[in-house]
Amino acid sequence: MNSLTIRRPDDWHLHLRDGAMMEGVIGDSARHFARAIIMPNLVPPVVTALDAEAYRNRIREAVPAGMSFTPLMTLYLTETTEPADVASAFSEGLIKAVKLYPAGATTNSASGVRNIDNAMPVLEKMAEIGLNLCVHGEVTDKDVDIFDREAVFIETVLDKIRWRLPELKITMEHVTTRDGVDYIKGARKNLAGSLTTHHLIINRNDILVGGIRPHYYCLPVAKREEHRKALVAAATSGDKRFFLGTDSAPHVDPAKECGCGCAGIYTAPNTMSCLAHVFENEDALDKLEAFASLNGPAWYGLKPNEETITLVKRDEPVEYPEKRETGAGPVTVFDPKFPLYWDVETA
Ligand SMILES: NC(=O)N[C@@H](CC(=O)O)C(=O)O
Ligand SMILES: [Zn+2]
Ligand SMILES: [Zn+2]
Repeated sequence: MNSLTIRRPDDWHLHLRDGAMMEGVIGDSARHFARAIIMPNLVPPVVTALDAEAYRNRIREAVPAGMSFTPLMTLYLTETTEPADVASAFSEGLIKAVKLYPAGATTNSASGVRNIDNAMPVLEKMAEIGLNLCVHGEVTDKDVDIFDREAVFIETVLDKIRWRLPELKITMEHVTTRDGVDYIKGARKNLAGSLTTHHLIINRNDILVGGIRPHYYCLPVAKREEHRKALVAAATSGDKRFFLGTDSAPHVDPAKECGCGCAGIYTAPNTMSCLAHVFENEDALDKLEAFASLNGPAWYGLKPNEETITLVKRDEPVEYPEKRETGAGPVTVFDPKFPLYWDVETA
Protein backbone atom coordinates (compact mmCIF):
# COMPACT_ATOMS: atom_id res chain seq x y z
CA MET A 1 0.00 0.00 0.00
CA ASN A 2 1.44 3.39 -0.99
CA SER A 3 -1.36 5.71 -0.04
CA LEU A 4 -3.81 5.82 2.83
CA THR A 5 -6.70 8.23 3.33
CA ILE A 6 -8.09 8.52 6.84
CA ARG A 7 -10.32 10.89 8.74
CA ARG A 8 -8.35 13.89 9.93
CA PRO A 9 -6.66 12.89 13.21
CA ASP A 10 -6.91 14.56 16.61
CA ASP A 11 -4.33 14.74 19.38
CA TRP A 12 -5.76 13.75 22.77
CA HIS A 13 -2.74 15.01 24.78
CA LEU A 14 -0.83 18.08 23.66
CA HIS A 15 1.34 20.76 25.25
CA LEU A 16 1.16 24.04 23.37
CA ARG A 17 2.75 26.22 26.08
CA ASP A 18 2.13 29.95 25.71
CA GLY A 19 3.50 33.16 24.20
CA ALA A 20 6.46 32.90 21.82
CA MET A 21 6.80 29.14 22.26
CA MET A 22 3.15 28.56 21.38
CA GLU A 23 3.45 30.85 18.36
CA GLY A 24 6.38 28.77 17.17
CA VAL A 25 4.89 25.30 17.63
CA ILE A 26 1.14 25.55 17.11
CA GLY A 27 1.39 25.29 13.31
CA ASP A 28 3.04 21.88 13.59
CA SER A 29 -0.07 20.51 15.29
CA ALA A 30 -2.65 22.49 13.31
CA ARG A 31 -1.15 21.30 10.01
CA HIS A 32 -2.24 17.69 10.61
CA PHE A 33 -4.63 17.64 13.56
CA ALA A 34 -8.13 19.08 13.71
CA ARG A 35 -8.48 19.15 17.49
CA ALA A 36 -6.37 18.57 20.55
CA ILE A 37 -6.81 18.16 24.27
CA ILE A 38 -4.66 20.99 25.60
CA MET A 39 -2.65 20.28 28.71
CA PRO A 40 -2.97 22.93 31.44
CA ASN A 41 0.53 22.75 32.98
CA LEU A 42 1.53 26.32 32.26
CA VAL A 43 3.35 28.43 34.83
CA PRO A 44 1.11 29.35 36.60
CA PRO A 45 -1.24 26.50 35.68
CA VAL A 46 -4.69 26.74 34.10
CA VAL A 47 -6.74 26.17 37.24
CA THR A 48 -10.05 28.00 36.91
CA ALA A 49 -12.65 28.34 34.19
CA LEU A 50 -11.51 31.93 33.74
CA ASP A 51 -7.93 30.79 33.18
CA ALA A 52 -9.10 28.22 30.62
CA GLU A 53 -11.16 30.73 28.73
CA ALA A 54 -8.31 33.22 28.53
CA TYR A 55 -5.88 30.48 27.44
CA ARG A 56 -8.34 29.23 24.82
CA ASN A 57 -8.54 32.75 23.39
CA ARG A 58 -4.76 33.01 23.20
CA ILE A 59 -4.59 29.66 21.41
CA ARG A 60 -7.25 30.66 18.91
CA GLU A 61 -5.36 33.84 18.14
CA ALA A 62 -2.11 31.94 17.62
CA VAL A 63 -3.51 29.52 15.02
CA PRO A 64 -1.80 30.48 11.74
CA ALA A 65 -4.00 32.04 9.07
CA GLY A 66 -5.54 29.47 6.76
CA MET A 67 -5.37 26.63 9.29
CA SER A 68 -8.24 25.39 11.36
CA PHE A 69 -7.60 23.94 14.78
CA THR A 70 -9.90 23.49 17.75
CA PRO A 71 -8.39 23.48 21.24
CA LEU A 72 -10.26 21.29 23.73
CA MET A 73 -9.48 22.75 27.11
CA THR A 74 -8.66 21.09 30.43
CA LEU A 75 -8.33 22.35 33.98
CA TYR A 76 -5.38 21.56 36.23
CA LEU A 77 -6.69 19.87 39.36
CA THR A 78 -5.48 21.30 42.68
CA GLU A 79 -6.51 20.50 46.22
CA THR A 80 -8.50 23.73 46.31
CA THR A 81 -10.29 23.39 42.96
CA GLU A 82 -13.96 24.30 43.34
CA PRO A 83 -16.41 21.60 42.19
CA ALA A 84 -18.89 24.30 41.10
CA ASP A 85 -16.32 26.09 38.91
CA VAL A 86 -15.44 22.82 37.19
CA ALA A 87 -19.09 21.90 36.69
CA SER A 88 -20.02 25.22 35.13
CA ALA A 89 -16.97 25.20 32.83
CA PHE A 90 -18.10 21.77 31.64
CA SER A 91 -21.75 22.64 31.17
CA GLU A 92 -20.78 25.76 29.17
CA GLY A 93 -18.73 23.54 26.87
CA LEU A 94 -15.48 25.28 27.82
CA ILE A 95 -13.63 22.18 29.09
CA LYS A 96 -13.52 18.54 28.05
CA ALA A 97 -11.49 17.17 30.95
CA VAL A 98 -9.73 17.84 34.22
CA LYS A 99 -6.09 16.84 34.59
CA LEU A 100 -4.64 15.18 37.66
CA TYR A 101 -0.92 15.71 38.20
CA PRO A 102 0.44 14.11 41.36
CA ALA A 103 2.50 16.97 42.84
CA GLY A 104 6.09 16.74 41.63
CA ALA A 105 5.47 13.93 39.12
CA THR A 106 6.43 15.82 35.97
CA THR A 107 7.12 19.18 34.30
CA ASN A 108 5.23 22.02 36.05
CA SER A 109 3.34 19.77 38.44
CA ALA A 110 4.27 21.53 41.69
CA SER A 111 0.70 22.78 42.21
CA GLY A 112 -0.73 19.30 41.67
CA VAL A 113 -2.41 16.98 44.13
CA ARG A 114 -0.55 15.72 47.21
CA ASN A 115 -3.37 13.85 48.88
CA ILE A 116 -6.09 12.53 46.61
CA ASP A 117 -8.60 12.63 49.48
CA ASN A 118 -8.53 16.43 49.22
CA ALA A 119 -9.66 16.23 45.60
CA MET A 120 -12.55 13.85 46.23
CA PRO A 121 -15.32 16.49 46.21
CA VAL A 122 -14.26 17.55 42.69
CA LEU A 123 -13.92 13.95 41.50
CA GLU A 124 -17.36 13.11 42.89
CA LYS A 125 -18.88 16.04 41.04
CA MET A 126 -17.11 14.97 37.83
CA ALA A 127 -18.43 11.41 38.15
CA GLU A 128 -21.92 12.81 38.59
CA ILE A 129 -21.80 15.06 35.52
CA GLY A 130 -19.81 12.75 33.24
CA LEU A 131 -16.64 14.85 33.03
CA ASN A 132 -13.45 12.99 32.12
CA LEU A 133 -10.41 12.86 34.41
CA CYS A 134 -7.05 12.72 32.60
CA VAL A 135 -4.33 11.29 34.78
CA HIS A 136 -0.55 11.53 34.79
CA GLY A 137 -0.19 8.08 36.33
CA GLU A 138 3.00 8.05 38.34
CA VAL A 139 3.60 8.02 42.07
CA THR A 140 6.21 10.43 43.37
CA ASP A 141 7.48 8.61 46.49
CA LYS A 142 11.24 8.87 46.51
CA ASP A 143 11.40 5.21 47.56
CA VAL A 144 9.79 4.03 44.34
CA ASP A 145 12.13 3.45 41.42
CA ILE A 146 11.37 5.75 38.49
CA PHE A 147 10.82 2.78 36.17
CA ASP A 148 8.18 1.37 38.55
CA ARG A 149 6.26 4.56 39.19
CA GLU A 150 3.50 3.90 36.70
CA ALA A 151 2.84 0.33 37.84
CA VAL A 152 2.81 1.40 41.49
CA PHE A 153 0.45 4.28 40.70
CA ILE A 154 -2.02 1.86 39.12
CA GLU A 155 -2.03 -0.35 42.19
CA THR A 156 -1.96 2.24 44.93
CA VAL A 157 -3.80 5.26 43.49
CA LEU A 158 -5.70 4.61 40.28
CA ASP A 159 -7.34 1.40 41.36
CA LYS A 160 -8.47 3.07 44.59
CA ILE A 161 -10.02 6.02 42.76
CA ARG A 162 -11.86 3.61 40.48
CA TRP A 163 -13.20 1.59 43.41
CA ARG A 164 -14.40 4.71 45.15
CA LEU A 165 -15.90 6.26 42.01
CA PRO A 166 -16.74 3.57 39.47
CA GLU A 167 -18.77 6.08 37.44
CA LEU A 168 -15.81 8.44 36.95
CA LYS A 169 -14.45 8.33 33.39
CA ILE A 170 -10.67 8.21 33.47
CA THR A 171 -8.05 8.50 30.74
CA MET A 172 -4.70 7.11 31.75
CA GLU A 173 -2.40 9.43 29.84
CA HIS A 174 0.76 8.35 28.05
CA VAL A 175 0.68 4.69 29.12
CA THR A 176 4.24 3.31 29.07
CA THR A 177 3.99 -0.20 30.50
CA ARG A 178 2.47 -3.58 29.81
CA ASP A 179 0.96 -3.21 33.30
CA GLY A 180 -0.92 -0.12 32.11
CA VAL A 181 -2.13 -1.80 28.93
CA ASP A 182 -3.31 -4.87 30.85
CA TYR A 183 -5.01 -2.79 33.51
CA ILE A 184 -6.97 -0.87 30.88
CA LYS A 185 -7.90 -4.03 29.00
CA GLY A 186 -9.10 -5.61 32.24
CA ALA A 187 -11.41 -2.72 33.13
CA ARG A 188 -15.07 -3.27 32.39
CA LYS A 189 -15.89 0.40 31.82
CA ASN A 190 -14.89 4.03 32.20
CA LEU A 191 -11.18 3.58 31.56
CA ALA A 192 -9.15 4.33 28.44
CA GLY A 193 -5.52 5.09 27.67
CA SER A 194 -3.69 7.51 25.44
CA LEU A 195 -0.45 6.38 23.83
CA THR A 196 2.30 8.68 22.62
CA THR A 197 4.21 8.50 19.37
CA HIS A 198 7.62 8.26 21.00
CA HIS A 199 6.72 5.47 23.43
CA LEU A 200 5.77 3.33 20.44
CA ILE A 201 9.28 3.85 19.08
CA ILE A 202 11.89 4.20 21.82
CA ASN A 203 12.77 2.09 24.83
CA ARG A 204 15.03 2.96 27.74
CA ASN A 205 18.17 1.88 25.91
CA ASP A 206 17.60 4.68 23.44
CA ILE A 207 17.96 7.18 26.28
CA LEU A 208 21.07 5.71 27.86
CA VAL A 209 23.16 3.46 25.60
CA GLY A 210 26.22 5.05 24.04
CA GLY A 211 25.70 8.34 25.87
CA ILE A 212 22.83 10.13 27.54
CA ARG A 213 20.31 11.50 25.06
CA PRO A 214 18.27 14.28 26.58
CA HIS A 215 15.89 14.52 23.63
CA TYR A 216 14.59 11.03 24.42
CA TYR A 217 13.94 11.90 28.04
CA CYS A 218 10.32 12.35 28.97
CA LEU A 219 7.96 11.33 31.74
CA PRO A 220 6.84 8.71 32.24
CA VAL A 221 10.30 7.61 31.17
CA ALA A 222 10.46 5.01 28.37
CA LYS A 223 10.65 1.47 29.74
CA ARG A 224 12.07 -1.90 28.59
CA GLU A 225 11.52 -3.19 25.07
CA GLU A 226 8.86 -5.66 26.22
CA HIS A 227 6.77 -2.72 27.37
CA ARG A 228 7.21 -0.86 24.10
CA LYS A 229 5.99 -3.97 22.32
CA ALA A 230 2.89 -4.12 24.52
CA LEU A 231 2.14 -0.48 23.66
CA VAL A 232 2.52 -1.14 19.93
CA ALA A 233 0.24 -4.16 20.21
CA ALA A 234 -2.40 -2.06 22.00
CA ALA A 235 -2.17 0.82 19.52
CA THR A 236 -2.43 -1.43 16.47
CA SER A 237 -5.13 -3.69 17.89
CA GLY A 238 -8.05 -1.46 17.00
CA ASP A 239 -9.25 -1.73 20.64
CA LYS A 240 -11.38 1.38 21.14
CA ARG A 241 -9.88 2.08 24.55
CA PHE A 242 -6.51 3.09 23.09
CA PHE A 243 -5.97 6.27 21.11
CA LEU A 244 -3.30 8.79 20.16
CA GLY A 245 -2.20 11.46 22.59
CA THR A 246 1.17 12.60 21.28
CA ASP A 247 2.27 14.33 24.49
CA SER A 248 4.25 16.54 22.16
CA ALA A 249 6.01 18.64 24.80
CA PRO A 250 8.34 21.33 23.47
CA HIS A 251 11.21 22.63 25.58
CA VAL A 252 13.96 24.88 24.26
CA ASP A 253 17.24 23.05 23.70
CA PRO A 254 19.18 24.74 26.52
CA ALA A 255 16.54 23.49 29.00
CA LYS A 256 17.10 19.89 27.84
CA GLU A 257 20.81 19.89 27.03
CA CYS A 258 22.14 20.74 30.49
CA GLY A 259 23.08 19.31 33.86
CA CYS A 260 19.44 18.83 34.85
CA GLY A 261 17.51 18.54 31.61
CA CYS A 262 13.75 18.65 31.71
CA ALA A 263 11.28 16.02 30.53
CA GLY A 264 9.37 16.25 27.27
CA ILE A 265 9.74 15.22 23.61
CA TYR A 266 8.62 17.33 20.67
CA THR A 267 6.82 15.06 18.19
CA ALA A 268 4.20 17.32 16.61
CA PRO A 269 5.95 17.81 13.23
CA ASN A 270 6.49 14.15 12.31
CA THR A 271 4.00 12.19 14.39
CA MET A 272 1.81 11.04 11.51
CA SER A 273 4.84 9.89 9.50
CA CYS A 274 6.20 8.00 12.52
CA LEU A 275 2.85 6.35 13.22
CA ALA A 276 2.37 5.24 9.62
CA HIS A 277 5.82 3.65 9.78
CA VAL A 278 5.06 1.83 13.04
CA PHE A 279 1.65 0.63 11.86
CA GLU A 280 3.01 -0.52 8.51
CA ASN A 281 5.71 -2.54 10.29
CA GLU A 282 2.96 -4.32 12.21
CA ASP A 283 0.99 -4.86 9.04
CA ALA A 284 -1.71 -2.77 10.65
CA LEU A 285 -2.08 0.33 8.48
CA ASP A 286 -5.80 -0.46 8.40
CA LYS A 287 -5.91 0.26 12.17
CA LEU A 288 -4.25 3.67 12.01
CA GLU A 289 -7.50 5.51 11.46
CA ALA A 290 -9.08 3.93 14.54
CA PHE A 291 -6.07 4.87 16.66
CA ALA A 292 -5.53 8.43 15.42
CA SER A 293 -8.97 9.54 14.28
CA LEU A 294 -11.86 7.44 15.63
CA ASN A 295 -11.27 5.99 19.09
CA GLY A 296 -10.45 9.32 20.73
CA PRO A 297 -13.58 11.17 19.61
CA ALA A 298 -15.71 8.16 20.56
CA TRP A 299 -14.25 8.18 24.07
CA TYR A 300 -14.81 11.92 24.47
CA GLY A 301 -18.33 11.75 23.05
CA LEU A 302 -17.48 13.72 19.90
CA LYS A 303 -17.97 12.98 16.24
CA PRO A 304 -14.92 12.06 14.18
CA ASN A 305 -13.75 14.78 11.82
CA GLU A 306 -15.47 14.96 8.45
CA GLU A 307 -12.32 16.00 6.57
CA THR A 308 -9.66 13.49 5.63
CA ILE A 309 -5.90 13.47 5.24
CA THR A 310 -3.92 11.32 2.85
CA LEU A 311 -0.66 9.65 3.80
CA VAL A 312 1.60 8.85 0.88
CA LYS A 313 4.63 6.59 0.87
CA ARG A 314 7.47 8.36 -0.94
CA ASP A 315 10.41 6.73 -2.69
CA GLU A 316 12.86 8.94 -0.84
CA PRO A 317 12.86 9.74 2.89
CA VAL A 318 10.73 12.72 3.86
CA GLU A 319 12.68 15.68 5.22
CA TYR A 320 11.78 17.16 8.58
CA PRO A 321 13.46 20.07 10.27
CA GLU A 322 15.89 18.87 12.91
CA LYS A 323 14.82 21.85 15.01
CA ARG A 324 11.82 24.12 15.13
CA GLU A 325 13.05 27.68 15.62
CA THR A 326 10.67 29.56 17.91
CA GLY A 327 10.72 33.04 19.42
CA ALA A 328 11.55 31.33 22.72
CA GLY A 329 14.52 29.44 21.23
CA PRO A 330 15.20 26.27 19.19
CA VAL A 331 13.25 23.09 19.91
CA THR A 332 14.67 19.76 18.73
CA VAL A 333 12.20 17.62 16.80
CA PHE A 334 11.88 13.93 17.72
CA ASP A 335 14.29 11.73 15.74
CA PRO A 336 12.85 8.22 15.33
CA LYS A 337 16.27 7.01 14.14
CA PHE A 338 14.81 5.42 11.02
CA PRO A 339 14.07 7.14 7.73
CA LEU A 340 10.45 8.22 7.33
CA TYR A 341 8.90 7.48 3.96
CA TRP A 342 5.30 8.26 4.85
CA ASP A 343 4.31 11.85 4.23
CA VAL A 344 1.10 13.73 4.85
CA GLU A 345 -0.03 15.01 1.48
CA THR A 346 -0.81 18.69 1.49
CA ALA A 347 -3.79 19.80 -0.53
N1 LIG B 1 5.77 14.28 29.17
C1 LIG B 1 6.76 15.02 29.60
O1 LIG B 1 7.88 14.51 29.77
N2 LIG B 1 6.61 16.33 29.87
C2 LIG B 1 5.39 17.08 29.85
C3 LIG B 1 4.54 16.83 31.06
C4 LIG B 1 3.83 15.50 31.07
O2 LIG B 1 3.03 15.20 30.17
O3 LIG B 1 4.02 14.72 31.99
C5 LIG B 1 5.74 18.57 29.74
O4 LIG B 1 4.90 19.41 30.02
O5 LIG B 1 6.86 18.88 29.33
ZN1 LIG C 1 2.24 13.61 32.00
ZN1 LIG D 1 2.05 15.61 28.66
